[in-house]
Amino acid sequence: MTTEHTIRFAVDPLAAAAMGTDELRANFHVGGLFEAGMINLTYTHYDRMIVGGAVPLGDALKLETIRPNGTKSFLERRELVVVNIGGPGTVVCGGTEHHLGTRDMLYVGMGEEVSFASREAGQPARFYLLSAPAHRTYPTRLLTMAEARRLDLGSQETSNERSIFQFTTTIETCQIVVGMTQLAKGSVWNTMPAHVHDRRMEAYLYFDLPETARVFHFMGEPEETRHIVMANEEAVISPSWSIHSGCGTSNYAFIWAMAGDNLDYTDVDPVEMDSLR
Ligand SMILES: O=C[C@H](O)[C@@H](O)CC(=O)C(=O)O
Ligand SMILES: [Zn+2]
Repeated sequence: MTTEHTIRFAVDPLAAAAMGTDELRANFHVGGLFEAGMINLTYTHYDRMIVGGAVPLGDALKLETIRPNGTKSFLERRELVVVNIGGPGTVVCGGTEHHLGTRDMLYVGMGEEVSFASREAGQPARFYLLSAPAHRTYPTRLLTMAEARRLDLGSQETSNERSIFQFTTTIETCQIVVGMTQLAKGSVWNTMPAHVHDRRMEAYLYFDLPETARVFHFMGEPEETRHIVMANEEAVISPSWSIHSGCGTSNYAFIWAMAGDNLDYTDVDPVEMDSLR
C-alpha cells in the first residue's frame, strides 16, 4: 500500500478554545505529507476536503481510493487539484500525461484515474493534493503560474507585500477555490487584516521556508485567537469559523484552498482590528 490516510473530525469553536498546544496541533496541524514513495492523505470533515502529498520516486504512484470516500475509485464522486512544489513530474489521468514543473497546477475532473511520477527520482516531484466532493465532471486542465490571475496586495511598510496567484478563476471547478501566495523579501504577514468566511473552509500549505524558519499561524474566532507554529511544507486546516493568518520569521509562500458553499473569492467577512483578541 502506498496510499495512506488519517481522519480529522470537525471541531467547534468552544472546544477549540479550550485546547492546549498538543490538542490544537492534533486537530488542525497537518505534518508529514511529503514522504518519499508515498501518498499521504488527511481526510477532513470540514466540507470533506482531503489534503495530501505524493512524492513518487522510481515507480509511479497510483492514487488509490480510501475507506472514508466509500467509492470504488478515488475520484468517482470527487474533483482533485494537484500543485507541484518539487522537481518536474508527471500526472497521468486516463492515459494522458500532464507535465508539471515547479508551481504548476493541474485540475483533475471527477471520474479520472490518476497516477503520479517524477522525471528524476533524485529530484522528485512533490505533489500537494486537494480533493473535495464533486457533482459533475469539469475538464482536466493544466495551469501554469503565468496563466494564473495575479493580485498584488499589502506593502513593505506593513510587512505584508505579497502576490496572490488565483488558479481557479480561469478554470471551472465544482467546489475548490485554490491559489498560491508569495511574500516579498522582508515581508512576513499574510491575510492581516484577517477575515472569516463561514461558507467555505480553508487549508494552507506553507512552503519555501528555510529549514530553521517558522510561521506563526493564527487561528480561532477573532475574539479568541490561538497560534500554531508551522515549519516548511506543513499544512494547517482552517475551520469556517476561524481566522487564518500568519507571521513568519522570514518570507515564505503558501497554497491556500477552500471548499464549501460558493466559489466567490471576494465573499469574505473582514475582521475589524478592534475585535481581535
Ligand atoms: O480566502 C482567501 C485566503 O485566505 C487567501 O487567499 C488569503 C491570502 O492568500 C493572503 O491574504 O495572503
Ligand atoms: Zn480566507
